[in-house]
Amino acid sequence: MVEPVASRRRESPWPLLSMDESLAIVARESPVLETLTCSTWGSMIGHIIAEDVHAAEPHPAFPASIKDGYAVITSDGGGIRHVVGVTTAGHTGGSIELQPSTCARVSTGSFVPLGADAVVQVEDTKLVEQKDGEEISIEITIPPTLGQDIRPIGSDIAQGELVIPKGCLIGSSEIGILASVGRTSVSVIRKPKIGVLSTGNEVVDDAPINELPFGKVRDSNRPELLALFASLGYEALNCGIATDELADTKNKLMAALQSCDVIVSSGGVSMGEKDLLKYVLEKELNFTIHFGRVMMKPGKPTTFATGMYEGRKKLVFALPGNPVSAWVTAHIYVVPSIRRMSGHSMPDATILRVKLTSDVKKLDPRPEYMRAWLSSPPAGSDIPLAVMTGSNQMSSRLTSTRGANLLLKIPPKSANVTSLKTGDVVDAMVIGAL
Ligand SMILES: Nc1nc2c(c(=O)[nH]1)N[C@H]1C(S)=C(S)[C@@H](COP(=O)(O)OP(=O)(O)OC[C@H]3O[C@@H](n4cnc5c(N)ncnc54)[C@H](O)[C@@H]3O)O[C@H]1N2
Ligand code: MOO
Repeated sequence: MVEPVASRRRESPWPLLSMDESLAIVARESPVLETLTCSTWGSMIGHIIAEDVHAAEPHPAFPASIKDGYAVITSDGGGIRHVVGVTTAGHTGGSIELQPSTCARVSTGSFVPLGADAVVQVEDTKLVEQKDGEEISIEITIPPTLGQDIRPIGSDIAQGELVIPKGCLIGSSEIGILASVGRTSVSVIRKPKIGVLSTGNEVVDDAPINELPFGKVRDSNRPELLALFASLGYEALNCGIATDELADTKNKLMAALQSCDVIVSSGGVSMGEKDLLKYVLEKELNFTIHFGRVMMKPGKPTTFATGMYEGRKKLVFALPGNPVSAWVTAHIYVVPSIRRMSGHSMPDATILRVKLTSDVKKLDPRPEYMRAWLSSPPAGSDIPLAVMTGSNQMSSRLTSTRGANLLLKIPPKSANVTSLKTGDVVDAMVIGAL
């Protein structure tokens, strides 16, 4: 039973963890998922590869010309050559064999005929004789050197070479490498499927403009979080809105747990009488709540739980409902966790040192994550600038996230430092394209 409101606690029972403690717990509780086989290029993208890929064949598989020109014998030096044949890219025959004083016309990427040991580019030749438009003989104006403009067998990729090590993120270049060595199917680490759930009787998702019922708010957290995970290459499932009823919260959570590895909810985790998430997770679903409050701004009621559901470990990030808090805590906690589960060896955001372009007049007792975007260093400096998305950084003001690609790590107030000034240097998490 949820306790009656009059006898509710007037202080949170949840210890206020430090950022470091809470992040270490999430890292510890985020397991690397199992492997699966991907057999199409599209399905491989964004996965961490789970095997070393070696080239079974050399590349190129034949001596290939680097230039459009003539395959020649170096010891012939410069001077006149008879054009005895032609090989073009894709030519499969090896029938031509050069004899002294002869040459064969070759094009970039084509097979260099037997007997030839150099290629002379067409720019270093002159036409000497032709018949009906076909070359009979040419003159080499610059004597070739041995091996000039020929890619020997295996010079790009040697047979047996490790071309993609286990643990590498598969992107477009890796797809190209796999294609070049003929691998159409590889073993990868599965990426977690993420369920996104909103909570609260006030949250609606179908009110037309100018018809929002009094006391209601439009659901912005769910579309925004779904978009965040999708933009990072994860499958994210819309799990709807749970009302502030215990049964509905439990049912929506159970439905989400059934099909997802990670649940990201927003709202219902603070001190309100309808803040049911922690109760349902702990008492109804038998999950372990690892933390329920963190010393950070925004995001103080951030809650993290794990538990077994139908034989599999599930992670639940119950984020605060305030829109900025949900977005910021998703970047700080959920993104590194799902990257870790997907096998990334460096799942955390890149940290840059940046220079403030405005004052922070009053530091908070909690470390604060302010939204900003990166700007090039001014002339004479090598530290990039951080331009804040606005002076109003309240956790309800979602427009303070617009365009942000940095989360500035503003230190907490201390006995000596109570404010920051323009030009001060702080750490910043990179959270978007630069
Ligand atoms: N007595 C206390 N009250 C509050 C505390 C506290 O320590 N003691 N902490 C405050 C902080 S910090 C935050 S953050 C919020 C978080 O509370 P909840 O996670 O329980 O979130 P809700 O109360 O459900 O909602 C907060 C706020 O956000 C709006 N909201 C919720 N969901 C959505 C959504 N999907 N889309 C858009 N907006 C949403 C909701 O309407 C509220 O305005 O608690 C403080 N209170
Ligand atoms: O910590 Mo709450 O997330 O400030 O708004």
